[in-house]
Amino acid sequence: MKVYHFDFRCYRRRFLQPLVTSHGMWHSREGIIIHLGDPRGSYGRGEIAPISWFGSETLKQALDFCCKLPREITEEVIFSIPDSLPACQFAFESALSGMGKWPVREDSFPLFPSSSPPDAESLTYTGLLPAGKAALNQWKTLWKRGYRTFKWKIGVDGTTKELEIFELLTRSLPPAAKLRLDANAGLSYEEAKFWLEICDHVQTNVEFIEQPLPVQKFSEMLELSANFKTAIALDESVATLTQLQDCFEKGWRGIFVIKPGIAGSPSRLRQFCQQHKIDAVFSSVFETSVGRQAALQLAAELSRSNRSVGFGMNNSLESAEHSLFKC
Ligand SMILES: O=C(O)CCC(=O)c1ccccc1C(=O)O
Ligand SMILES: [Mg+2]
Repeated sequence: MKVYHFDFRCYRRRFLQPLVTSHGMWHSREGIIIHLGDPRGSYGRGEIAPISWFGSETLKQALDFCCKLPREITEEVIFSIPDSLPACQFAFESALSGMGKWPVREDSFPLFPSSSPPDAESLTYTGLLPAGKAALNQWKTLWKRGYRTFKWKIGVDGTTKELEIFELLTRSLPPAAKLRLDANAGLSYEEAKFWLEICDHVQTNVEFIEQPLPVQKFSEMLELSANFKTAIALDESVATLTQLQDCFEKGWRGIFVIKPGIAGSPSRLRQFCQQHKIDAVFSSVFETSVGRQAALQLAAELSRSNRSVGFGMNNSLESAEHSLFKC
């Protein structure tokens, strides 16, 4: 049985602009970078980047887990991390599968790579627009950088105001553009119907509305998905693999947003996606380059060719310096 030396560090980095969603404002990203090393000097790294308001464990739960682990661990330990710690499952498994793929270095705990590997070329990326009317200018900048699909947060302000902006936005977007609307569970049933109705009749290609209703309103979303042309993508409802399996069993055959960073075991996620051939859209959890690389690798394997991935906001993070500290 192989034994790995385990170590970890915390990080915290501020968003250049706070992220505004229907859940409120999000100012900084905190997480844990883990390190597994073997006696030959090979090592692998992984990232624990929880979002507890979205359905993963809290950072404190993840930290407690790391603090209680011994410094020498086996694969058995990694594959028995409980489903209640999905962000930890992702980090440890991806560190294990990345073993030996990193250059051997002297120091046992290297900092973030000075140059991160290029993002997977086989993928296309969705650009994340800021909430509110800032989106009206921002899409042009993203368009110039090559983005053709945009994601805009709704359910943040009043429906009337958002519909006004939506109208301006859809009138200015070129015909080749696609738009995703992310309500982050912030709409009422009536508002969701209203948005779907409008999207069904607008010129712009609205690819889908993401998580219009709260997680408990599964049957309503199932019904809405049957009654409108505009597709619905579940996101908060399928934050973890356990939830994803549950929604699939309950009959969801629409789009599933998958955030590998909090979904849980990547090997079980891969198996589920391949077995059921689900329509998956992969998305970031605003992780650092460590988690991003592992998540994009899964996305490249499992995305359908017509679905761009939601990893568009990397440059809104203060990315140059994110120090690691003992926690
Ligand atoms: O990185 C991206 O472009 C999209 C990621 C995104 O929107 C998101 C990131 C973290 C938490 C929740 C969400 C969401 O989709 O609601
Ligand atoms: Mg979402």
